[in-house]
Amino acid sequence: MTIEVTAGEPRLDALCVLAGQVRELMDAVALTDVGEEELTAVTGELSALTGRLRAAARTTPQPFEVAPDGTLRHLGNAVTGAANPHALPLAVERAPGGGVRAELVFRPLHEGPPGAVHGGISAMILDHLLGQAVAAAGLAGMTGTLTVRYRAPVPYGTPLVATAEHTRSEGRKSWADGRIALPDGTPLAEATGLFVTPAGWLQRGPAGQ
Ligand SMILES: CCCCCCCCCC(=O)SCCNC(=O)CCNC(=O)[C@H](O)C(C)(C)COP(=O)(O)OP(=O)(O)OC[C@H]1O[C@@H](n2cnc3c(N)ncnc32)[C@H](O)[C@@H]1OP(=O)(O)O
Repeated sequence: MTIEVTAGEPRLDALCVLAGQVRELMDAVALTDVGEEELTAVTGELSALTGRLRAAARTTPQPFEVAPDGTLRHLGNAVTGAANPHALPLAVERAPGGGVRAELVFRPLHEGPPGAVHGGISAMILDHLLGQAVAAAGLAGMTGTLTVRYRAPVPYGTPLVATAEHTRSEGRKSWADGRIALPDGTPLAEATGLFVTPAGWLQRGPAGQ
């Protein structure tokens, strides 16, 4: 299962490109040292651009859906959504040995403690990856509990690998383990989580189909 990072439809592709540009903007805002006058000028231009986008607006993000080729697509997702400026976006794929994996590089705007990634950001990535590991096993669910052990500061600006695998299930409850690690496998943050499949999803699936 791969969450697509492009939409495959011209308007949605354009939206994903826009979201990517907004990510660049967010990085620039987090790191800029330009003077007050320039900050005020840029704020004015951005206010005008915000108004243009709101000329035709949805009330909810791009939906969770099953694409024509059967892959899950959630362009509005906060972790994987290519149309969501908040998302890295994380491109999750099936791991060769089972489970799921994603390569990622955090950015300075993800900072929590000085020089390292905020623990809540790491937990969000792990929550999602564990959830996808459970979904990849055919048992999609909502997070019931998530426990994270922070073993070492997670750096930004350097390639990392996140992996997760479904470990067991009992009825509608499924468990998964995962970690964010250096490319050599050294774990930085490890997580275990319990996911509960809502009863309604057993009949209709998570996208309501
Ligand atoms: C599809 C693709 C997915 C892609 C990855 C997405 C990853 C992102 C995951 C998320 O971030 S989800 C958002 C965060 N989680 C939530 O918002 C969940 C909010 N809670 C709920 O919606 C419900 O409480 C929940 C679906 C988790 C459970 O409601 P149910 O009404 O189905 O549970 P029920 O009360 O029937 O209990 C069923 C079993 O689960 C257990 N359980 C329920 N909630 C639990 C919980 N929170 N912790 C531990 N166990 C829990 C409960 O004890 C019971 O165990 P037993 O069968 O052994 O008796």
